[in-house]
Amino acid sequence: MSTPTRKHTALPKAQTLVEALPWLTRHHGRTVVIKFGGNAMVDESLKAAFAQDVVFLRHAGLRPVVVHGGGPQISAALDRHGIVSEFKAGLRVTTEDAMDVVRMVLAGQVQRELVGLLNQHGPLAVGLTGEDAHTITATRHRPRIDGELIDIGRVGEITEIDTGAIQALLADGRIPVVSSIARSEDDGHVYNVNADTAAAALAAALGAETLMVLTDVEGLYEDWPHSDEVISRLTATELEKLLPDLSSGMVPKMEGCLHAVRNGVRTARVIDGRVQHSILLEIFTDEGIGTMVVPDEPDTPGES
Ligand SMILES: Nc1ncnc2c1ncn2[C@@H]1O[C@H](COP(=O)(O)OP(=O)(O)O)[C@@H](O)[C@H]1O
Ligand SMILES: CC(=O)N[C@@H](CCC(=O)OP(=O)(O)O)C(=O)O
Repeated sequence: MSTPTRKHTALPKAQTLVEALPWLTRHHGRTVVIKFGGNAMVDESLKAAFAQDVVFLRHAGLRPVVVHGGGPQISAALDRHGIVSEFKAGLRVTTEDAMDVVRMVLAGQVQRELVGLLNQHGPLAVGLTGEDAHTITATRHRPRIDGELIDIGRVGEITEIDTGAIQALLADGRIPVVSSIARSEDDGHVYNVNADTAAAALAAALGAETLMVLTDVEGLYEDWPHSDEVISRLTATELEKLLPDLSSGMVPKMEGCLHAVRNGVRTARVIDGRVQHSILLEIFTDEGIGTMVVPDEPDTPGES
């Protein structure tokens, strides 16, 4: 006699979980560095959904590390202090006074808020800046514009990463939340570092599986601002060729992705942080959403 089978209403949910199994198996125990951009952080419900996704990854057996930005929040605070925001080569010109505000906003406001949202789900998140335990060390960055080296103040170029504190937190099951401020190797003070650059350097130094950069566009547009055709996948060499034509905020993002995949990170992705649960969507969509950068294919035997 055959056993009657009951129709369980929760079956689609079980199927959804099972669909995620290959991704979760592949990523189990792996480190994922997630950069949350300031422009994607302006909506309360998006921030709460971001925290849920990160905690989900942690409970699913991954080791997420969050690096956050805060460009718009810094600009608003500088404005309140009567300091005009100016960007050169995509980086904020940071005077000594502005540096105090940058540090206050990133470490005292944005980071605290993210730590609070993550910790609504348990004692998981611990905030730190690159200053802590020498996590990020930098020297004064002088970008070149039209062939000339220019001074943009207290903006740092990363010279060294010490992953000790982050590794200890990960080993303890915590979620590190890192603000992009570096200790200075030139003097006793600190430097302002672009958060995409910091996330990429940390991903490489941690030997992360994936770098996910959440921003306020769908990905890398092929012909921005004239079309909204997103490049879904490109290799390191293909990206390198595109870099000179990129503008504004995309420059540090894509340079960061290139650095990551050239230094051991398996994939670097730019995804739309304005979409609710964009991190989980990455898991449940085979091809992923946004733009994925992969290392160059190793030479096939017989090919030059
Ligand atoms: N090729 C491109 N594709 C997509 N966005 C681009 C491109 N070139 C420049 N951008 C600009 O880069 C911005 C994202 O960088 P940014 O403002 O620094 O974001 P975040 O705060 O997330 O770091 C987009 O909103 C867009 O205006
Ligand atoms: C040197 C430099 O430009 N630092 C950035 C740091 C914050 C950041 O990168 O925030 P987003 O990721 O939101 O752009 C700044 O001062 O705006």
